[in-house]
Amino acid sequence: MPLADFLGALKDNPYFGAGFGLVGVGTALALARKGAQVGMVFFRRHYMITLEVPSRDKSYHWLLSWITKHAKHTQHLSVETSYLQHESGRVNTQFDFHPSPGNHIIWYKRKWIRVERTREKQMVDLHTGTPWESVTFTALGRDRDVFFSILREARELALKQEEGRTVMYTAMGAEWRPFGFPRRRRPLRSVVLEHGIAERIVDDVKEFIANPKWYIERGIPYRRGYLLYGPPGCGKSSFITALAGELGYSICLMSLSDRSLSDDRLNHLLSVAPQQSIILLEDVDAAFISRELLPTENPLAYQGMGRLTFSGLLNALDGVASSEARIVFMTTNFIDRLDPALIRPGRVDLKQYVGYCSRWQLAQMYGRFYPGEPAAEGERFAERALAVQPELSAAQVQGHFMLYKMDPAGSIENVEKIEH
Ligand SMILES: Nc1ncnc2c1ncn2[C@@H]1O[C@H](COP(=O)(O)OP(=O)(O)OP(=O)(O)O)[C@@H](O)[C@H]1O
Repeated sequence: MPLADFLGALKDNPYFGAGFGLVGVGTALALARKGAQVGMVFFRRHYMITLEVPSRDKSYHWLLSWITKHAKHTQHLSVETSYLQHESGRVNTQFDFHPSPGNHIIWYKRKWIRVERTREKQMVDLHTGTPWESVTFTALGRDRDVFFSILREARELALKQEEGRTVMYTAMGAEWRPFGFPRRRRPLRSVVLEHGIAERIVDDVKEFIANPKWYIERGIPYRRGYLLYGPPGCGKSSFITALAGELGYSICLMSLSDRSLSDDRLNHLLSVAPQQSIILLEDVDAAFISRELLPTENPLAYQGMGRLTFSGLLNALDGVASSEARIVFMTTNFIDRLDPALIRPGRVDLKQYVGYCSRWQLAQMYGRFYPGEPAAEGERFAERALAVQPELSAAQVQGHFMLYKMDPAGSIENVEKIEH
């Protein structure tokens, strides 16, 4: 019997007919489900808009804070603990709540937005050891503006939270990560350099930032290099930190003697440094010494301590260019140990010696530390201090004042006790 006839006969059979009826309902249900799925896909594709933000994206943490602010009624939170350091050195612990993994619904600009935070169990960020995460925003409609608006708000919120602080970044693998306690901005006037030096550098940097057109019109890469050199403890790093605060910039701190630093990595890091940041290469002399000082003519000997080569460093510095103002600061205690190629104009445009305290500086420091004291006392301190030790670093002087916090006269009487 042909198969069709056989099925027909079964259908007419009173025992099997009902079964066929059920099969019919089952098929109809399956079809309806399939139809609904297709309909859903169609609906999602045409009437819903989604935005996925992975945790490696810069905006990820901003968005978490934004979600916390807007998902006020969510009861599923996770905590992130951070520390905040005051100028006095006191550390405050701060707890930030973030939406926990799962779904959250937010009412925003007359739209319901579903936010899904997902955490990968299998995949871990090798640099931080934290699991990969992402947040996905889903909204009805096709209007992308809602996402732009969320991103903009999240960024503004983050900037507001950073206001008054200087963010320090350090290189982790192929990217920059904020590290340490967020620092309260150090006021420029708290770093006392020799008369006119701070103004010279601040004016130069500000002028540079304000004139991108000048560089573009001349086809000159929009970057500027600075070298501060001089004995330890005279304020090179403190000044750069205060300058970053003055400009509202962050600092990307990098050690060239890091053994894991290769030419490619340095090149990459310099090109992906966060916007509005100063790249600070401290103690550049520690990584490379001048070819002229090497005992051998073998060029292979002129390698850095790690996998970074000198030519790799020069290339990376030359390659630093972007539409953003790119500011590189280098510091050293030994300028004569640096290869002239490293500090030629174009790589270093402004060199500044930051040396031991002058008489003027000492009097200024005294006045800042003991604001109620007459100016003549500052002069007296400066004169006596220089008579005892002509080469005093600001760090030594500051340390001395700290011992006589409440005793300005004592700091003058005991000037010979300033620590070497
Ligand atoms: N000119 C200055 N005015 C006020 N404080 C200063 C000054 N110079 C140094 N200090 C204080 O001394 C300490 C060390 O200073 P800093 O690290 O800036 O010196 P540096 O020149 O960068 O030293 P190094 O060459 O060892 O890196 C800081 O705590 C800083 O507050």
